[in-house]
Amino acid sequence: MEENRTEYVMKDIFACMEEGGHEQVTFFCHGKSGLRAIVAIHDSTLGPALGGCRMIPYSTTQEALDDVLQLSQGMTRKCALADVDFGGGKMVILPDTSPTEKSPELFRAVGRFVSSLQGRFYTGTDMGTSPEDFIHAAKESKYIVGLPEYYGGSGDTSISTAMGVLQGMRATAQYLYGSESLEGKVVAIQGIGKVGARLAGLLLAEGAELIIADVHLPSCLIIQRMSPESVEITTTHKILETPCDFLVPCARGGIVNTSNIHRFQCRAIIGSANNQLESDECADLLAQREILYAPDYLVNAGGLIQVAMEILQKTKECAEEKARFIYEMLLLVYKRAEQHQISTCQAANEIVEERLEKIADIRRIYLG
Ligand SMILES: NC(=O)c1ccc[n+]([C@@H]2O[C@H](COP(=O)([O-])OP(=O)(O)OC[C@H]3O[C@@H](n4cnc5c(N)ncnc54)[C@H](O)[C@@H]3O)[C@@H](O)[C@H]2O)c1
Repeated sequence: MEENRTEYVMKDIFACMEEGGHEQVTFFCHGKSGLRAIVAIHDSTLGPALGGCRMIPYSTTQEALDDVLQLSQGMTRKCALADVDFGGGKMVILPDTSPTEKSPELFRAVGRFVSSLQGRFYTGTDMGTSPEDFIHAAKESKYIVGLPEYYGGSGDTSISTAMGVLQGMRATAQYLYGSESLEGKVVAIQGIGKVGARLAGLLLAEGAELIIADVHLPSCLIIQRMSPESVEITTTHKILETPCDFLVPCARGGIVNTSNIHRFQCRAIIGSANNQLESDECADLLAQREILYAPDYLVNAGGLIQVAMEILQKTKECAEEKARFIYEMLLLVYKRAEQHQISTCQAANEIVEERLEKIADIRRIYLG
């Protein structure tokens, strides 16, 4: 397996970068701390790259590389659509099986390597890493974001991410039903983790009816205890096929694929998980089935907006104000898709390309 990994990286890395339009891919390895990591910078037209650091089990280096390339591209789109002047980047750590996993030294090494990119890349938490891990990284780097509030950072991004998804759901309700009220709407949430649990609480306060599923049943039971009459628990297999107004993916990506689309019974898909569609073809298939798809990288931009405002030293209120933008932008995407008879993904991607082109053009102005 080791040999295949090396062969893949040596043979195909430039082809992969060219295909996705990536600017830079950097591999880091530090024996004593056990760190093996990859940083991908997709596009820095708008500013320094910004993106979380993910630490999940990858079966091969290729899988980790594919993930970081795809996620960093998503970050470019996310920044462009959220109107923040940062580019797309991402970091993945390939967990070691040795006891060095998640040591303070591992994250100090992360900090050193991030510093070596000299401000081209800012990072913070993502799946498998916590704000506390980055306290160690921040000892070695000033390019770390999303630290705990008691450590001078803007804190947990899952709260603002959930708030952003809620804004998107209100916009979707407005578009589909002519009212942004979520009262009585049936919402199926896949994944009751940091974002899913926060969102469930917000939705219950809005009067929504919830159907929820998680591989970790106790997480669901906590939500059900909050409002037993409004929360039903289902299995992780059934959740995607549940008849509902909104299907809300808040677990992992790739959950919508060509072989399961025909089973969906929702009016719209709108959630926090990154890269929900397995391929671009899925966007067209969803449109054919009249299932409205809210592009994930717009809907889950609340956390990104929070850390972007943190870097720019703006207040939390400023970040919350800016996150309202998700509502307006999503309506714009829906209307553009309808007008041009294209998928919502294509409509969103076109807006991204237009913004990148306009800013790139402005930056050609000679400053003297
Ligand atoms: N936290 C943020 O600020 C943020 C921002 C943007 C995007 N996202 C994305 O949103 C998603 C959720 O993020 P999070 O921070 O809540 O992560 P998390 O790890 O806290 O929660 C994920 C939850 O999904 C559950 N899960 C995993 N596989 C499942 C399955 N097959 N069926 C049902 N449940 C399953 C896990 O048990 C866990 O409870 C991720 O895709 C993440 O990349 C998060």
